[in-house]
Amino acid sequence: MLDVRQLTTQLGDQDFHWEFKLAAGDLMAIVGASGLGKSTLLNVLCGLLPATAGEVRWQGRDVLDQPLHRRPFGILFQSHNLFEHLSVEVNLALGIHPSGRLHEADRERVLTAARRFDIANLLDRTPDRLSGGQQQRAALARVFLQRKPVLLLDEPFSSLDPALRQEGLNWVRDMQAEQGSTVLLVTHHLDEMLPVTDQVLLGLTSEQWLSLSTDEFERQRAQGAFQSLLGIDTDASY
Ligand SMILES: Nc1ncnc2c1ncn2[C@@H]1O[C@H](COP(=O)(O)OP(=O)(O)OP(=O)(O)O)[C@@H](O)[C@H]1O
Repeated sequence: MLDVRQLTTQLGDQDFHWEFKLAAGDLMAIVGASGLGKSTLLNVLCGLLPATAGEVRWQGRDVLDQPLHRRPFGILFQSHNLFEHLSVEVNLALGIHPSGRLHEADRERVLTAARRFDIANLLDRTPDRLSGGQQQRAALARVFLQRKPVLLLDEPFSSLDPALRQEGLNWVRDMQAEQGSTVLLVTHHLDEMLPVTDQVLLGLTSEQWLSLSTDEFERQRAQGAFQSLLGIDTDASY
């Protein structure tokens, strides 16, 4: 269980406040208007931004006092996940060891992950010679190798076309199935996500977030709720 209690931070003169629980192995979509703090939440969880108050418990243990590398989170951004001057192979190796230098057994793991994400023929290339979809697959493969139990995905497929977005989502689903990953995913394409989403975290303001099961969210939306909040976010025409 990921248990976020009265988690608070401040950026400039804007206050943020989040509170929700997410069962281990579940997928939560994070939605809401631009600027409410969806990315900020992920950044505070993984330690890229400091919390000013509150608790984040994973499997009962508070993680906010832990250094970044010990936290249970693997993070994936919309772009710039890979080191541009390093080969895909070394980028993946960094998921296993911070130096990127590997023993033979680790090398085998990198190759297995590369095959898994269908990029085994691209290991020698630098990221600038990969398509957008291939770059995100390589970045996912690195997160896969990190074996972190909770994945924080910040619009990881937004820059891709709908078919590749669906493919990216399928890779995430596979990771969930194979590693039991718990997933928090910021999206502007909620309707694409809902079939695989267990829970929705909907920003009303930066200090007020609604946490609903997907069934409850759909029930309330069918009755006309959330329209002004979601606006074009749920529009299927992109
Ligand atoms: N490091 C920072 N320092 C100061 N302000 C920041 C920082 N990061 C984000 N902000 C501000 O915090 C607010 C929330 O930003 P955030 O990126 O979390 O929003 P978001 O909900 O993810 O928006 P979007 O959907 O546009 O990506 C914005 O007003 C943004 O300008």
